[in-house]
Amino acid sequence: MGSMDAYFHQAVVRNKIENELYRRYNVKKGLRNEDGTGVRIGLTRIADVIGYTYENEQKRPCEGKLLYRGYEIRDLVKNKAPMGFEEAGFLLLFGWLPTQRQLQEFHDVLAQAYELPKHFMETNILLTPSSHLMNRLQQMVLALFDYDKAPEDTSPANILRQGMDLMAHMPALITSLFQVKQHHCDRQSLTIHYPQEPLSIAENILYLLREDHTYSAAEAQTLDVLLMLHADHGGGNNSTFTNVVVASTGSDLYSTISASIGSLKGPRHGGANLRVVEMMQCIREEISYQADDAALRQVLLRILDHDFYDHSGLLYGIGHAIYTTSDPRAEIIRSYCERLAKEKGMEDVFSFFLRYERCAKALMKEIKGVDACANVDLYSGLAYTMLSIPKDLYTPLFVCSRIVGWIAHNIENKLYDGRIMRPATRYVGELHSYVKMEDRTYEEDDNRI
Ligand SMILES: CC(=O)SCCNC(=O)CCNC(=O)[C@H](O)C(C)(C)COP(=O)(O)OP(=O)(O)OC[C@H]1O[C@@H](n2cnc3c(N)ncnc32)[C@H](O)[C@@H]1OP(=O)(O)O
Ligand SMILES: O=C([O-])CC(=O)C(=O)O
Repeated sequence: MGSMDAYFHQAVVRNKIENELYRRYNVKKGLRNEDGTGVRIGLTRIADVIGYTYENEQKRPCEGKLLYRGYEIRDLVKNKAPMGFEEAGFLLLFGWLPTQRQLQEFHDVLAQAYELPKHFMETNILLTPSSHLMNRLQQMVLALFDYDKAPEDTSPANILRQGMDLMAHMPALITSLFQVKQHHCDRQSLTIHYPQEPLSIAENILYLLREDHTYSAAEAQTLDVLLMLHADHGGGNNSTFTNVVVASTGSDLYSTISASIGSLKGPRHGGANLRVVEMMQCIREEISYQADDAALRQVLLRILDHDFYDHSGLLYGIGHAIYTTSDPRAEIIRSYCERLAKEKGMEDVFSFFLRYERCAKALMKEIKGVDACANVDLYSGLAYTMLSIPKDLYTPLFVCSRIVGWIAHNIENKLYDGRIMRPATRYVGELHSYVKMEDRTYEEDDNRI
């Protein structure tokens, strides 16, 4: 690679695109307007995410709100049915709060598809473990294409059928991928259970994960709430947008869902839940939970300076593209974590997370000049830890839930927009007349080859 590295270095220097050009041609970097708000790419009736208001054409921070089909997430969580995730799933997919009978029917259809197709486990899961479950999960979703009787049918009704099947398969898929990874990579014994039809998605995840099947009602209800909170976040979040972009070409649902999983894996998106706990572990090893705020601030400054943890310069679990003052999901999970911390004797860990949140927010204001809040990923990993859920499953659990939003937006877009997504870029390079191979010479000091 030696010479390629040198060429790459030269290519970076030669092909630089100056920031000024983005302004000159009014190009919306990251599909963002000048004030950081997103460029509108669609209309939706599924969910609304509110993080700021406008006063006199000025963006103003405000408390965050998340609405599923017009219902506030706080109200949905507070009044949830025992199968709250299924209730939220029905609401997002169909548009109204289900009656008891409709919820039962929804559960029954999902339960029929809990088990993976015959021989899928032996052929696809057992033989090729991977060190990263998100990558494997993408592959497994693509592999399920071959077990579908109408994989290429992209009619909205078929997408709903396929989507519900995938949603139902998720607990068995993610837990068995985890068990196999543990068996192959960590030399643990291999135990794989069958999903149970009467159980909810949340209960099945715990049932399948635990060797002795046991979990408490409180644990299942907490996981159910976590799944509810992650189920959708409007049409603009990266993984949902990805789904709609791929679907707009007429591609099949397995391709769109696997693309979304690839997007959600990213540490600036769903993968942040894993980075948060790894980063907190590194901070703890560096300064201990007992360190004062001054020491914590120093480490966070080093993170911002690309000088600690993964050198990305990011304080994981902090900041959001829309929310400013608060992310309602983080607030709800934080309150669950506070309760769980008392029960599990983990108050020191929880209060360290609280201090991280406070110091990180203050630094974001001081150094970056932005109102950043704790996002959903700050406390979700901690909540999973308290439920004894292994780290490998944090982001796959996000998939288990967000798949509902991906399907809902996929269908809505198909029904009412239906146009291939095709934005434009402006060419800002030079124009050249063709140079024959024998005429390609570079000055010695040009340093390009
Ligand atoms: C489910 C989810 O996806 S929730 C988000 C999970 N992701 C994380 O927790 C990762 C950390 N956070 C981030 O990377 C960002 O806050 C994002 C990706 C969530 C949002 O990014 P943006 O919309 O670009 O944020 P915003 O416009 O407020 O950023 C302003 C500046 O602050 C920086 N910034 C934002 N958040 C952070 C952060 N947590 N740590 C360090 N810098 C940050 C941005 O890089 C930007 O800097 P720049 O002007 O020098 O480029
Ligand atoms: O909305 C976003 O950009 C990211 C997010 O919080 C989510 O997808 O849940």
